[in-house]
Amino acid sequence: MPDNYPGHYPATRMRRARARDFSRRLTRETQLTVDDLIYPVFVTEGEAVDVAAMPGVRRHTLDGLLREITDVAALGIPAVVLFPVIDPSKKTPDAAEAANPDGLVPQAIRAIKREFPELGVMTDVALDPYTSHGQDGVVDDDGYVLNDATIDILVRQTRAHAAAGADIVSPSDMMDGRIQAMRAALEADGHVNTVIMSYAAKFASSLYNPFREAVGSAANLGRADKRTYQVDPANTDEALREVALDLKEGADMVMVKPGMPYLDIIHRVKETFGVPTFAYHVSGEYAMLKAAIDNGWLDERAAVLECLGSFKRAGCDGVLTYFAKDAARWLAPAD
Ligand SMILES: NCc1[nH]cc(CCC(=O)O)c1CC(=O)O
Ligand SMILES: [Mg+2]
Repeated sequence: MPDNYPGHYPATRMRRARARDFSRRLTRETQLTVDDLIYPVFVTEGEAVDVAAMPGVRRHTLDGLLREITDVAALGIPAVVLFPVIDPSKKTPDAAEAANPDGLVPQAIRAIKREFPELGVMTDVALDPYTSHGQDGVVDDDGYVLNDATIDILVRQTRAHAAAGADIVSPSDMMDGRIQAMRAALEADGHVNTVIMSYAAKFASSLYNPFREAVGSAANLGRADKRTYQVDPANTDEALREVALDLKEGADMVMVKPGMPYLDIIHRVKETFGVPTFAYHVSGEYAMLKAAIDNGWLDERAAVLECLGSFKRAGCDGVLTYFAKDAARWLAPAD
């Protein structure tokens, strides 16, 4: 035992501080609050429909979205992130609709900002909801996603979102160099305070399937995968290089995705860079928890708060989660 060890049994009893609620509260090292939450919402051009693999999650019409946002704002959640469900007839190989300044996402941003100017509105910069092949970029004849040609469209999409009033643009595509191009475009357009939250360390995960159903890209993607651009789940140094590059290019905040299976990455990112760090508690993680909860195998409130709390312990500043509304309700001070 090292000399500086502050005593041992019976002088040290770890259970002493745990014995009463007041001292458990005093010694708690990290805490999840409503200020840590970002709520992902799906908005559709078609009918409102529930997402089968995500009980409690809907694709909202614009009207339904505003009702949903009313709840979100009342709960004090700081920000939402928008995901579009585009009419299949508008999907093309080049995802042209992604850059439409009057498309679904710009319309949704304007509608939200009109009624809730204080709420943070974040958008997903990526082409997969708009491509006929379901990839996050334009592809060559072999189906390979082309980096630089994709960036051109991402930049136009970024400009459309910022012009509509997005507070945070959040590229989830994993092309190399996109942050630099987006930052330059935002500066050129005078959007100097538009935040870039980069999906810097985004892994080629199997846990996105319910999301792909939700935005309607699953069928387009078919049996193809995203391993030529998303990071191999086996890698950790590579994830750190991705973060370093995005910060150098002008990202304000970085994200690790998925969440709980990647707490080690979150921890390394926060320790290494000390920048605002977020995690995406993704659709598959939500589906796993919900399935167990709905079977009565887990207690919802306890399990969800413990899982979300793990992000804070790992070093996150906040978390994108489909549980944000529930968590905000549970964390609200009793009145
Ligand atoms: N640009 C795509 C995108 N943006 C957010 C998610 C997943 C989010 C979730 O699973 O909840 C994905 C899916 C993917 O990369 O295939
Ligand atoms: Mg990168």
